[in-house]
Formats: sequence, C-alpha cells, structure tokens
Amino acid sequence: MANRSKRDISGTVVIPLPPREIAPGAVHVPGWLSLDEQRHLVQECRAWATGPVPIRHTVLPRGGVMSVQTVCLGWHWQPYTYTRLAHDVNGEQVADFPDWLGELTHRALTAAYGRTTHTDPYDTALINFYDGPAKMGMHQDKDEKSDAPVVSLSIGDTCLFRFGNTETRGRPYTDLQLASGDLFVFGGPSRYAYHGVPKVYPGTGDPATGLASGRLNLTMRVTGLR
Ligand SMILES: O=C(O)CCC(=O)C(=O)O
Ligand SMILES: [Fe+2]
Repeated sequence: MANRSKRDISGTVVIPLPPREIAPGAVHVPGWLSLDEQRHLVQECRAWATGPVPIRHTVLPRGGVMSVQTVCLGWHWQPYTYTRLAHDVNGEQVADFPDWLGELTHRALTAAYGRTTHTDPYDTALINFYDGPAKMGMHQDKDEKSDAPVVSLSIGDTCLFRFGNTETRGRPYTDLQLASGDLFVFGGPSRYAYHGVPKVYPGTGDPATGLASGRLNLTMRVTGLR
C-alpha cells in the first residue's frame, strides 16, 4: 500500500483526502501514489517514450493532430483501434505491458472500490504527456472489447478533469482536479462516460517526481483482444 502521508514541495506534511465517488463506479483517490512510486513511473515513462515505438502526437483520421503526446504498452492504440504493430508510427511492436504495472493496477482497483475486483488481466497502458497548452477533448474510451474499469494515474502538473455522462459530451458533468499521485478509476455504470482534460495548470507539479514540467497520465485498460 502506498504511504498516504507525504510532504509537499515546501516540506509541509500533506494528508490526502479520502476516496470520493464522482459518479456510480467512478472514484477519485487523491494522493494515492507515493513520491517514490511517482519517481519510478516517471523514469519508466521516459524509457518507454524513446521506443521501440517513440512517443508521438497521434494523427486523427480526418487529419487533426492531438495536442498530447502518447506512447502505448502491450497494444498500440491509434484512432480508433488497438493493434500489435504501430503502423502509424514506425511499424514496430510496442513495449510489453509489465507484470508490475498489472499488479499496481489491481492494487489501485482495490483502493478505489474497497474490494478486490476480478477482471481479465490488464494488457495495455496509454501514456499521455501534456506540455504547454496540451489538452484532451470530451470522448469515451470505447475501443476496448471489455467492460473492465479504466484505471488512471496522474503525475506532474495538476489538471482540470471533466467527468461527464454516458449520453452526451455536454452537461451534466463534474469538474475536478487531478493532481500528482492521484488515482481515478471509472468502471461499472461510468465505464463509458465522456471525459476530458480541458486544462493543465503549469508549474503546479513537484519536480521531485522527476518531471520538471508538464503532466503525465497513464491509463491501464483491458483490451479484450488476443
Ligand atoms: O489525461 C487524462 O487524465 C485522461 C486521458 C484519457 O482520457 C485517455 O487517454 O483516454
Ligand atoms: Fe479517455
């Protein structure tokens, strides 16, 4: 279990807020990752960003380019499918989804839901890096052939995260902040809720994570593919 009390950049002890249910099946666990875990994830993400399939701005089918940069593990996501080979980047196979990340994901599910959740093994992670004005529009995560919850970890600058409903991109939605170390899980009735990142607040991250600026987000998923 992560050490739940930590110090902020000024050395003040910060006791994270308890888990909060944002919508049925959608739970925010502030400050879930320890600083050491965040540091480790930043190091690993730096390595994954270099290859075998380097991090890139994903190109959308109609020619738009996403402002975030993304690198994938296990399966390569390109709009709107998962493949083993990164045909839209360099044709290589993405890095494996490591066992330790699957274990961290299952611990995260237990922390969010307060019970063990049985799912097929998690087999992919999408790692997004937000720098400068990068953001993400409202969308559903629906390219997976599995209803297993999406498990999201955030490191670095705080963002505004908008978590909506399963019917439309618009209201009703809940705006919350995801800060460094926060866990957010959405499953059950919220699995296909629209969500997005309208804004990242520059300079709000703690450089002790190893990330001097910007925001990293990892989402672990079950693709349901073989
Ligand atoms: O950056 C985030 O917090 C959300 C990322 C996301 O929604 C996605 O990768 O599908
Ligand atoms: Fe998403």
